[in-house]
Amino acid sequence: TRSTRPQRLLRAVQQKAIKGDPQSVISAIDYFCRHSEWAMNVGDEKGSILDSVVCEVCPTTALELGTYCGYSTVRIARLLPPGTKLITLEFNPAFAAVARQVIEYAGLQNKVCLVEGASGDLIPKMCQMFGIKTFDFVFIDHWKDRYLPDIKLLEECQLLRKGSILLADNVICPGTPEYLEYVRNSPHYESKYFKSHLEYTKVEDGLEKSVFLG
Ligand SMILES: O=C(NC/C=C/[C@H]1OC[C@H](O)[C@@H]1O)c1cc([N+](=O)[O-])cc(O)c1O
Ligand SMILES: [Mg+2]
Repeated sequence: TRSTRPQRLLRAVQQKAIKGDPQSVISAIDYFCRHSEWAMNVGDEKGSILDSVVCEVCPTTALELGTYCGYSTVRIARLLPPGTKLITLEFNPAFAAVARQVIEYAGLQNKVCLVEGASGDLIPKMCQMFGIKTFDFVFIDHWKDRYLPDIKLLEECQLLRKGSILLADNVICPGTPEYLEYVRNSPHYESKYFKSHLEYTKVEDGLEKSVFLG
């Protein structure tokens, strides 16, 4: 049977990137998506904004919702100091299988914990599974209709603290209107929009950075 797009993306990494070199894995995926097949990675333009926020926050605990092929997982994990862990949640087993290989190819498997399952089921288990009290940083890039319910769940599970940073992809395209309305109007968040473009295109999109105020 025909290979899947994530499998072809992984093959491009294995053929073009240097094992153990995260930047070459990132570049190989961006090249594949620009010149062979578009894929829903956060991409290089929004990825640079992601990098700058991660460097500013210097998180000791970080969570990613929606791993897909592991592109943003590699972007985040490559910036984390030793001893810190990025937990990434992925619902789709086929995506998770590819992501594990991409993360390993980048040599970042010791900084990443990929958990397969639905974010709505896994978020309440973060404390018991990892002993995590609160997350310093959360990158949100999974199903767009799950953004709002899942941050409300993070609040309910007391997994956010004063100063926790949420960074959400695709707030314009495909769009997350209910999420945007909530973080921009809630007294519990201070929100800021970073205008950019949908990965590998000229279509407008952007990232919303929201600080939890407690
Ligand atoms: O659906 C998107 N992301 C959510 C991914 C959903 C699927 O991957 C993770 C989840 O388990 C599900 O199987 C998306 C879609 C577009 N797009 O242009 O359609 C662009 C993006 O950056 C996106 O993150
Ligand atoms: Mg996205």
